Amino acid sequence: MSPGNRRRPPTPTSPSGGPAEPDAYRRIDHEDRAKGSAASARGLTKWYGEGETRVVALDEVDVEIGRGRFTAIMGPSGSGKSTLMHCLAGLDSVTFGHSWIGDTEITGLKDRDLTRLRRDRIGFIFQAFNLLPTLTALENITLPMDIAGVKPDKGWLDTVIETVGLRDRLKHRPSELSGGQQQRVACARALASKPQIIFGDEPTGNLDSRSGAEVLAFLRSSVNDLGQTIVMVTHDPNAASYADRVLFLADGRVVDEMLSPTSDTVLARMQRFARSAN
Ligand SMILES: Nc1ncnc2c1ncn2[C@@H]1O[C@H](COP(=O)(O)OP(=O)(O)OP(=O)(O)O)[C@@H](O)[C@H]1O
Repeated sequence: MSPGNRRRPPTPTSPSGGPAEPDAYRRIDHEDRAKGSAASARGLTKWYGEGETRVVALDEVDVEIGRGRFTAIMGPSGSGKSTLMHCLAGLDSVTFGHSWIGDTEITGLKDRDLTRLRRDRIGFIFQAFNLLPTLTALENITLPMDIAGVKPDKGWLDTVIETVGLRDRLKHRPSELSGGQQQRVACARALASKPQIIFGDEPTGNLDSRSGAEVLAFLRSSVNDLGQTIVMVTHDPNAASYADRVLFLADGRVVDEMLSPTSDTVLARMQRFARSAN
């Protein structure tokens, strides 16, 4: 049976408990960001479909994402990488289990509170840059805050723009920028509101290797220099080598992890998994 298509009978586990107090996260001391987990999950389970066609995309995953760390999620196609990211980020509902952003349990939050939590505390970078073509680079960077009616912190914005290395391109529209520059604008947009955590789903998947390296170097420096927490789904051992830690998924479970990865060690581990799956 192919990965992710395993079926199993319903378990008696109950869905997540009651919703966390909606405004609880506002009271979390931001000094605390240096400690504990930026995101975590316990028994995270995601089924798609029902009965005979049920797909178990995540199978009781326990995970901790360290603050101020760059974590890569790897695994074969269909192993559940995107589903894990989406469930951790509150973009998708879970079937069973619990997940937290910082100290706030997001499983069980009402839609409105979840939307606000995503807006206030999470940044996203997707494979498609998702920039608005009629806006300049700077306008794209500040758009989410403009929509939320939040005034950007000028000092922070300046730091992000410096780190992203696009100061001389801020008045350009996306069509006047290279793919790598567009993705760096998308990275700056994700960072601008000081999110507690950034989730990237194959952020370099659409880029040539040089542009991909630019974006990865930027993500790395945002962790080193700005203390950002990043979780990135990738297929690419070289991209994973920019991370502090790699989580390996197979069949909807975390099956291994690696600290201080290099392209060669990640590739060797992936090859070993592929051999043992055959
Ligand atoms: N909306 C959906 N409906 C039904 N099944 C789904 C849905 N989304 C994902 N799946 C299934 O869940 C499993 C995990 O999918 P997921 O996209 O998380 O894997 P992945 O590791 O990110 O794969 P890839 O590397 O190919 O993007 C797969 O078997 C997939 O077919």
